[in-house]
Amino acid sequence: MKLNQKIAIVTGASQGIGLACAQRLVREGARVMLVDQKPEVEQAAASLGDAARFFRADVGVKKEVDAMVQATLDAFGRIDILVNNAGVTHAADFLDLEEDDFDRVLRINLKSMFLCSQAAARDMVKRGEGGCIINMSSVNAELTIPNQVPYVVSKGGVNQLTRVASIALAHYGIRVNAIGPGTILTELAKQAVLGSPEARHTILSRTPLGRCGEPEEVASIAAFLASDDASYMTGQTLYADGGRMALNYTVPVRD
Ligand SMILES: NC(=O)C1=CN([C@@H]2O[C@H](COP(=O)(O)OP(=O)(O)OC[C@H]3O[C@@H](n4cnc5c(N)ncnc54)[C@H](OP(=O)(O)O)[C@@H]3O)[C@@H](O)[C@H]2O)C=CC1
Ligand SMILES: C[C@H](O)[C@@H]1OC(=O)[C@H](O)[C@@H]1O
Repeated sequence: MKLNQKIAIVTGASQGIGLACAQRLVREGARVMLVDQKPEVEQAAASLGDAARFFRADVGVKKEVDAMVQATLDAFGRIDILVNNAGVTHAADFLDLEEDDFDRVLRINLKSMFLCSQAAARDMVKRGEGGCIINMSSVNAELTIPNQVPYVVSKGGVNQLTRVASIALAHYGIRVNAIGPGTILTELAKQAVLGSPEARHTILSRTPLGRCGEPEEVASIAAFLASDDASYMTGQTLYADGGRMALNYTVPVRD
């Protein structure tokens, strides 16, 4: 139990990677505030028992982020760990992409992580006992999907936000790292890139381990980064993508 009595916030925690992170942090002894914009977050928290609470918020809105932090302090008295996980995508060709769709993805995927990090870090600094922030980036911070412009742009920004926040907060003992998953079997990926056998084949043909990842395989990295086992790590993005996709190289797909 590496996180005994630590208090964590996990955003986008109703499902997918966020729920897997909340489940793993609870297993490691943490108490967790599950945050999501939709009502299913209540059921997700209930499934984790007394170690979990829930709060509904759009994490791209400062007023709601501030309320989320206050609700966590009211419920648990402190914040030790923040997992910035909430994210969305929007598919459109570059020439057709609407400004509002670009703005929405950047607000949710990038600005939210700044807002949540700033609000949580202010409490951590006040308490003077350090803390840990984990941002959910993506392999697409470095690779690209042509019809997912705001998504790949937002994830590149997440890597830089991770670096700049790690420098700004190091003095206070607050570590800031990111995780860059590859294609993980969740609703987001099923809608965005696994919608057809051809799309799945394309992704697997450039994934040396030959399979998509499971949310739990990302959650285990979050548990590591949140623990003292990562006490000398900050400003880093750890990729869990089944192997780095090499140009002009494919692997036999094992169906
Ligand atoms: N799955 C994958 O292949 C990969 C995912 N990632 C990243 O991992 C993170 C989680 O992805 P994944 O679990 O797949 O996604 P899911 O869509 O399965 O889960 C994301 C959750 O976040 C919620 N959410 C969306 N917008 C907001 C908001 N403004 N405020 C609060 N909650 C919100 C979603 O609600 P709603 O359903 O209403 O949108 C949903 O419950 C994302 O940041 C994603 O970019 C990175 C690499 C790979
Ligand atoms: C939405 C993306 O397409 C999805 O999330 C990621 O970052 C993965 O690379 C998947 O492609």
